[in-house]
Amino acid sequence: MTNAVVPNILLPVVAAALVDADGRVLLQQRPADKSLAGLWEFPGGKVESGETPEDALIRELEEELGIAVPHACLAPAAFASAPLGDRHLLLLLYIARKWVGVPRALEATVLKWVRPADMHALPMPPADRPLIGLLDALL
Ligand SMILES: Nc1nc2c([nH]c(=O)n2[C@@H]2O[C@H](COP(=O)(O)OP(=O)(O)OP(=O)(O)O)[C@@H](O)[C@H]2O)c(=O)[nH]1
Repeated sequence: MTNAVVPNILLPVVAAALVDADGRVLLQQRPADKSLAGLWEFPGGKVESGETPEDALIRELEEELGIAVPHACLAPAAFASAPLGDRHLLLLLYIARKWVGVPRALEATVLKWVRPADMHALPMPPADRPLIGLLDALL
């Protein structure tokens, strides 16, 4: 057996289903200048080197929405695994029901509160499709 260096093809991404009192989930629309432009996604982003998934998600939610989510309010919920370009996306989805502040679209085009059952009709990244039913069952 050789010790060849295996390229890291896994792309770890964290995302949040922020759930309001009516059981709706916050989605954001990806801007025109990004990959998968115009698609509706869960707020979140890539886990940077040296970060835990939870630290990365707390940072992304602050950058993208201007809200503070306490670590204890992030509940692991589901994951998705799908090819993404020359890498392989591993998307970790957390549920949060409590946060501080009012979410604003600081990076996305627009925000929208959506029931899981209504997400089937929205254009979302292919990796997110299996998460819709899982979310519907969990909420
Ligand atoms: N935040 C988020 N990212 C998702 C979702 N589904 C999905 O495939 N992704 C992918 O996961 C990656 C997240 O990266 P990012 O949000 O930090 O970075 P980015 O938009 O600048 O990505 P880019 O470099 O592809 O343009 C993107 O490639 C994005 O397309 C989702 O529901 N939420």
